This record gives sequence, C-alpha cells and structure tokens, in this order.
Amino acid sequence: MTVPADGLPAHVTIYEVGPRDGLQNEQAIVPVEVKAEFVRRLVAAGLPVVEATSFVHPRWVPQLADAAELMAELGEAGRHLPVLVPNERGLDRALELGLEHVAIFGSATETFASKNLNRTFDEQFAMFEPTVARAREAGMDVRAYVSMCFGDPWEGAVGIEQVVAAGTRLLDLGASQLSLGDTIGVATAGHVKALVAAFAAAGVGTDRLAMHFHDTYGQALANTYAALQEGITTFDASAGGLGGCPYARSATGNLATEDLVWMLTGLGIDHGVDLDAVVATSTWMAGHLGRPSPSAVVRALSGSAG
Ligand SMILES: CC(C)(COP(=O)([O-])OP(=O)([O-])OC[C@H]1O[C@@H](n2cnc3c(N)ncnc32)[C@H](O)[C@@H]1OP(=O)([O-])[O-])[C@@H](O)C(=O)NCCC(=O)NCCSC(=O)C[C@@](C)(O)CC(=O)[O-]
Repeated sequence: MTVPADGLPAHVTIYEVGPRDGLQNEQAIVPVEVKAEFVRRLVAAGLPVVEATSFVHPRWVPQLADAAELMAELGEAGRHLPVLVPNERGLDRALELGLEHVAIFGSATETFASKNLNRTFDEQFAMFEPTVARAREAGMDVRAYVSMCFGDPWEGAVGIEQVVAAGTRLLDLGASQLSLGDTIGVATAGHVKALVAAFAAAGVGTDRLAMHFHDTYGQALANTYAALQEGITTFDASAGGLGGCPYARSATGNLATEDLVWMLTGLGIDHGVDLDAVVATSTWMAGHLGRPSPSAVVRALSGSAG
C-alpha cells in the first residue's frame, strides 16, 4: 500500500452530494425512479455517505419536491442517508419517515440568508435552534453547512471572522460536523488554509470540519489539496460534477467525485470508492440529463468505464 506523501491523511471520507446538490439545480424534473437508481448506484460504488434529497419547501426547490417519494422508494437502505432540512417542518417530514441523519444549512452572509432561507442572518439561527434540538432528542445526527464562506455574489468578500462566527454558532446548536461551503467557487488555496487555521484558533478542530468546494474557477482540487495539508479528512463532492445552488445563480457544479477520487488515489489516500463504477453512473446520469459531465476525469474515462 502506498503511504500518503507530505504528512497527508491516510484516509478521506467522501460525502457525496450529487443526488441533492447536483439535482436541485436541474431544469428538467428527473423521475423519482431515476433518482433512486442514482442513489443506489452511488452507494454500491462504495461512497460511504450519499446525501439523498432535501425536505425544503417544494415551491422553493421543485426538483426535489418528490423527497418523500424518493425516500419511500429507497426503503430501509434510505434511512441511513442524510437529507437537508431547513426548519421544523422539514424535520417533521424526515421524522415521519424514520430518517436518521439531517443537515441544516446556514449562511455566513445576510443577503444569502434572505435569498436562500427567507430569513435574516440572526433569524436563521432561531429557525435552526429548535430544529436541531428536536432532531438530537430524536437521536438523529445533525450536520451543518455554512454557505458563502469565501465570497458572496451580492456582498463580495466575506471576512474570515464572519464565517467563523456563523460556523461556531451552528456547531454550538448541536451539529456534529460543519461543512464549509464555497458556494460560488471563488476560494483559493491560501484562503482555505487561513479559514481552517481561524477555526482551529476558535477551538474547532479539523475532525469537526468538512470542505464543500464548487469548481467555478477550476480551483476545487487545489483547494482540496490545501485542506488535506491542513488535516481535513471529509470532502463533499458530486458525481460527474453536477450541482449549483438555485438561489446563487453564479454557483456552478461541485467538485466532481471522480476528480477527487483520481487525486486521492494518486496521493495514496484511502477512500474506498470504485472509480469506474462512479464514472459509469455519471455517464448514465448525463444521458438522462441530456448533456455531458463537466468532470475532466469522467470525460477521460467514460469511454472505458462502460
Ligand atoms: C426555509 C424556507 C422553507 C422558508 O420559506 P418561507 O416561505 O419563509 O416559509 P414559512 O416558514 O413562512 O412557511 C410558509 C409555508 O411553507 C410551509 N413550509 C415551510 N417549510 C417547509 C418545508 N421544509 N417543507 C414543506 N413545507 C414547508 C409551511 O408549512 C407554510 O405552509 P402554510 O402554513 O402556508 O400552508 C424556504 O426558504 C426554503 O425551503 N428554502 C430552501 C432553499 C434551498 O433548498 N436551497 C438550496 C439548498 S442550500 C445549498 O445548496 C448550499 C449548500 C448546502 O449546498 C452549501 C453551499 O454550496 O454553500
């Protein structure tokens, strides 16, 4: 077995967001059976965590209005998969189905809290507080996202101290992990290192952090490498590089799972994912969506993966 170079971690957990972050932005509605097959194939490819869908308001994200149907279609296997919930209503819907993992999603900026959640910056925490408390009482695990960590399309630069303040507030509600979202893909490697260091200085270690990169400026892998050097071991990624946020139009696709897997393998970092199986799945999904995957690794390998 190859030993990872440069003191990099020996193992990384890939948190797959394709079925949720990837599909939430698609114009054409993907049939629920196709979504279920997408999730099943990703799980079968060895992805340890697959975020399945969102229990948000169906008018806000019509593409995921079939969240309950999807989870019913997935049956028992779906109960272990995380889903997004913005509020108590979303939590109730997840509880009715016996789900075990939810994720709340906050904003580091005032404008995006308003556009994405219809709440002020402070009101978002008031909405999350009872949601997390009730989820924890029910024995659920709660992840928290914080968006616009590296820049905001309406507010411009976002101060590191502002992100740390928002992130620690979300963790203090009772979340087990905080995913730092580069929602519009403007992060660069030095900024990533500075943000991780600022969280460490605030008492939040790398064991509680995940990174969520979008590839708008082609920096997602460089940013991932910088985060690995800082000791981060959980990375969000989306099969085929699908993704974006419907409430941040300048957001493009997520870091592609295949690009991440290719780099980790080359670095000798264990991830447990079958690259050919993910490439085949993304190629199959691209056929349903009617356009090719933006992932360089999918394009390079899709002829051979079948
Ligand atoms: C938060 C709300 C609901 C507030 O939306 P609101 O309009 O303020 O809702 P409300 O609390 O005023 O309630 C109005 C009505 O909606 C109902 N309602 C309320 N909540 C729900 C629910 N969960 N499910 C179903 N129904 C719901 C509620 O029951 C009520 O019904 P009525 O009494 O009028 O009949 C809305 O803004 C929303 O759904 N936002 C979600 C937006 C979204 O999903 N964005 C994409 C995900 S975030 C992202 O992609 C970024 C991330 C995570 O990937 C990381 C990164 O890249 O940075």
